[in-house]
Amino acid sequence: DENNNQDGEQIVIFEEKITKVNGEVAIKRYQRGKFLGKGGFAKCYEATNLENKKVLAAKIIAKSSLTRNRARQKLVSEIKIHKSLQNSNVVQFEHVFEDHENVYILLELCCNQTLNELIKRRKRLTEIEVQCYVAQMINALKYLHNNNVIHRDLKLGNLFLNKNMELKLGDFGLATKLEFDGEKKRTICGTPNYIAPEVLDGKVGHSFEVDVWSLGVIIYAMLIGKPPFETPDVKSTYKKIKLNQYSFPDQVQISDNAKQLIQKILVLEPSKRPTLDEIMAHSFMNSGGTIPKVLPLSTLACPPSIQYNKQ
Ligand SMILES: CC[C@@H]1C(=O)N(C)c2cnc(-c3ccc[nH]3)nc2N1C1CCCC1
Repeated sequence: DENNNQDGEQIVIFEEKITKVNGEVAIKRYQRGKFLGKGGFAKCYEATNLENKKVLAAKIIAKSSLTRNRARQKLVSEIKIHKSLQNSNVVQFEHVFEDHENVYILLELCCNQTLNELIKRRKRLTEIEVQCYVAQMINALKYLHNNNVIHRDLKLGNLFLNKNMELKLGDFGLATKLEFDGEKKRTICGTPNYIAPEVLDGKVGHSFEVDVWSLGVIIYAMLIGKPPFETPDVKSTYKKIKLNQYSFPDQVQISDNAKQLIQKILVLEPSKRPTLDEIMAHSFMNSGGTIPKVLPLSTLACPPSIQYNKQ
């Protein structure tokens, strides 16, 4: 019947009531699709805009779950920052609205999920694929940092892949915007495996360099198959980070260029880490020879737009 689809599943519509300046009420309707998973306080679904048939990813947060002020502030900050961003390697923020029960955040659908699932399936990536993903991450981070935004929670699970396997940086729940040059942040946040030592230190402030540190952790994780400081418990992970204790397992062969780049990035002193431009210019990012006329299949994992940039 009209409330169930052909598989007998109940059809759920959520709608946005818009009161126009002339007092007229317009209604935008979205049909809820398959469940995508949970993300923090949110239940996530595919959502089809019934007007233009565009399929989006919807983060639906029950207002009842936002009792603590910290959670509310985090959501307001996430929306404020993400809404202001527009870049080919940043998840596109489509729309946000609320009704009595929920807050609805509509985002770009990334149907190849995240680098986390990709690494779980593949064990580890080839150096050419890693070069391609790193180039896209650097594009996103340069855009963010030029807009005085620090992401602060860079990790495999926040690096989404769209249908063309293009990388899209998402989840701005821990992001922050610096209000003046030289401003330092002090609040502790981030995901244990990827968190920079100066954030753990808590005494000194932190800034853009925390994203560069996390990028180093991500490069290691993509090439080796797991993050460098991973241990069974968070406390010993923090200890290893503060002591800068990590190694390259003999079982996994990676090039000297790759090792050198990781060692250059994972340094305790933030000011001693390379800039994003220096990482882009590093021999690892330009090794594997110049792109031959006939592209080997593996580079096809890298969308054409990136390949030509490299030339
Ligand atoms: C909507 C939340 C989050 C997200 O932020 N985006 C952009 C996203 C896009 N496509 C997808 C997606 C499309 C097909 C599978 N997942 N998922 C996204 N997620 C996932 C949902 C569950 C946990 C994080």
